[in-house]
Amino acid sequence: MEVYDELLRWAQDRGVELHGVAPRTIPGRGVGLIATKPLKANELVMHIPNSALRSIATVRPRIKKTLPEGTKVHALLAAELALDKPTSKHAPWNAVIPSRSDMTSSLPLAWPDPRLHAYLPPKARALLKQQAAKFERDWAVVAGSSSPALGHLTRDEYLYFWLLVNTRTFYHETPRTKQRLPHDDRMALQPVADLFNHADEPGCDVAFGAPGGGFEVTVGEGRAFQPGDELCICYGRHSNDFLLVEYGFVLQKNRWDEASLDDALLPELGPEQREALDARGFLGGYVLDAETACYRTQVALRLLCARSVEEWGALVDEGEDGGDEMQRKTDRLLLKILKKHRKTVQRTIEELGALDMGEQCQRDVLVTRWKQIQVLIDRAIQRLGS
Ligand SMILES: C[S@@+](CC[C@H](N)C(=O)[O-])C[C@H]1O[C@@H](n2cnc3c(N)ncnc32)[C@H](O)[C@@H]1O
Repeated sequence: MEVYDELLRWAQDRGVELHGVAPRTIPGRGVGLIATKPLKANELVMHIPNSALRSIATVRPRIKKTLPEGTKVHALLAAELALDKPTSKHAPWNAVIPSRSDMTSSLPLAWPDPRLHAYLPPKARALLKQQAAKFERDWAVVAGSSSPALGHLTRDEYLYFWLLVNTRTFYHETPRTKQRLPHDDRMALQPVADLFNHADEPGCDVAFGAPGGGFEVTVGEGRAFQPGDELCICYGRHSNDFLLVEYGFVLQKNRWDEASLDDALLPELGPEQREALDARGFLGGYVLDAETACYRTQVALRLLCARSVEEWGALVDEGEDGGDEMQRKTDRLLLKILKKHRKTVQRTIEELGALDMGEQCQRDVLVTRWKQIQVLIDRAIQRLGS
């Protein structure tokens, strides 16, 4: 961990304060931050001054000048990282960031064999499509730049830095960024604080607006840590489909997890039913979580159970659920649909087992993800069948 000692010295020279936390290798998660002393609720574990952030304000003017007005902060930060020299003032951070092969192994957008994308669950595929569109937008700007240095970058090189920014930035919420930037582009990198791994229940809270600027990380309300415990923050209330696409991992236990039911439900609908759902804004977006199928799913199921589109329309307009008899009918139908869907999921898992494209770790994460979806389906089948 010598490179991390060097990183901490470098960060401390820039005013970063660490209180009772230190980096350690955490199996299956790269490096994370662990407690080095007992820590109690609300205790300050990290203070980061503004001067230790890499944000739009620290991107070299030369880079900003060569890229058009309105270029996303994400694109600018990625260009800045790509042009960092080995002797740069950020060398201690460059020495610890994940390698290109770490990124291409874990992040679907960088998987060398894109045929594997077809095996992502539908929600993850949709998220990947949106992410790819954002990347292509930024790459088009950088590739079209008149700067010879940026002109030499290949798409794959730029993709690596773009994904580094994507997986390691904080939402940089200040009065200035709130006024000037859209929410998803208020990005800032912070070497050291970017070592916090994610948990669905935050162990620590991150707050911008600390005295003197910058941000602070404190132990969460009601939480406490013993030496050796890992401290995590929550990147957001994300499902495992989202975590896989945006960060390249899935949690074993994730209270925010959910599975899309679009592939199961949409094929059950006829053209008139699709049109009726679309007209009222209820076509697609059906999800199942650990407790229940969502309200949109219930609305679509009621259409499939109603005697006519008109009967269903009256229910929706009145905000009614149709009573106990309707609930029994929709539960029976959902049970049937889920049993059928379970078989499709099982076939996908078996197909993945027989596949030899991509890397083993990529096929493994896909199998893990589909099995998690199967567990959500099984729980719902059990609830509905009892
Ligand atoms: C902000 S970095 C956290 C530090 C990182 N572990 C490292 O070694 O530099 C985010 C990346 O850490 C990994 N990560 C974060 N939380 C994780 C978790 N709960 N399980 C597995 N990997 C995780 C993922 O690779 C993610 O893209």
